Amino acid sequence: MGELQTKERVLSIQNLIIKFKLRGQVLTAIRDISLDLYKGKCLAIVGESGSGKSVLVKSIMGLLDKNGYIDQGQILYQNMDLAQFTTEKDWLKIRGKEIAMVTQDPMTSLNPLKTIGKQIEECVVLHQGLKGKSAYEETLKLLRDVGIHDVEKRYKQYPHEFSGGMRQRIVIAIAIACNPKILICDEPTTALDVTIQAQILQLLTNLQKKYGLTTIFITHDLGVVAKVADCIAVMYAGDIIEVGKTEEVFFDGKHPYTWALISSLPQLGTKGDQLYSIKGTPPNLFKEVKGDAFAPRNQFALEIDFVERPPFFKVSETHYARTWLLDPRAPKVELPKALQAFFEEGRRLANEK
Ligand SMILES: Nc1ncnc2c1ncn2[C@@H]1O[C@H](COP(=O)(O)OP(=O)(O)OP(=O)(O)O)[C@@H](O)[C@H]1O
Repeated sequence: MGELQTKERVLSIQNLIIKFKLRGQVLTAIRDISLDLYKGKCLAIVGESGSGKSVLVKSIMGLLDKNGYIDQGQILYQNMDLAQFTTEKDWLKIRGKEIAMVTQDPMTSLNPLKTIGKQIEECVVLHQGLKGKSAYEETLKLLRDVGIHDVEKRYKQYPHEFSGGMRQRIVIAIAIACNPKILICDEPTTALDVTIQAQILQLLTNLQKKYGLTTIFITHDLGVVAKVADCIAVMYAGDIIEVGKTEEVFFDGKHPYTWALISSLPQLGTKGDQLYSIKGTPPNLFKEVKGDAFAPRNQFALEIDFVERPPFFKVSETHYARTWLLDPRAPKVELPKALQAFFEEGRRLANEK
């Protein structure tokens, strides 16, 4: 992908299909996804609940629920195909060490019976090979790096002595202590209040730069994405329907589902215009999805949308969207006014930069 292609590709997902067996039926949660991750960049995966964001990242870490399996495809990482891994022993070479994850609820990742200092230090010893005083010093440095003050005192405290935002900082410190190449953040700020959310996002951005981390940021909140991501992948019903640089998707989105997501941003709500709202529900993933999965909810749907899955149309070297509206034969559609104004304003600001 042009400019991005010159960057080093850290992980490459190819034609991935993931299924779950449930009560004698099969649900297809990921439907033939391909996606590349570039070194030092932050990729945000956005989409509504149930679109497959968590399943996708869990498959990269070997954390799929027991009834789930990779039906087809590859997850290429450092000359390995993670999709072929079958044993926990295989995954232990990757999980934490190469690819680490920060989730929504920090308490699930912390041991309530151990001081937070010890928990971070264990990772420093195991993954960085440090011992004694140098491991201790490195732990204090990590605590400072994630914005915790009074580190000698805090080292000796237990998780319950910290606020939700502080606990999330500690989980991030543990993740970084393992020196991972890729950090996956699965809705890391959803449970926090707005000011703390902003601080954690800022912290993640700073750490990404400082450690040259490659990050995947999962969220259903497109507003969060603009602040942290270099690239955005939009997911709908187990498929990626649009991918591009943040400003390309945000200010020049091409898929009607992307438009719907952007239209639901509070910034557009204040314009007092008739908003383009998404009616209906996503398709039943137990059944085969025909055509563009969004078609039944899409006011701009064409006949072909109900029949054939759209290919990825190229918008720019870095921007691709799966919508028949990009076919040269498709009719021109008029965007809702509020959305049009949002796009124009965004592009104007981007040009001024
Ligand atoms: N263990 C499981 N068994 C059966 N179906 C599952 C299982 N885990 C996930 N799914 C299904 O896979 C689909 C994708 O779920 P996933 O959790 O990845 O969505 P998501 O986009 O992360 O949503 P959210 O934002 O709510 O976390 C959903 O239809 C979900 O019901």
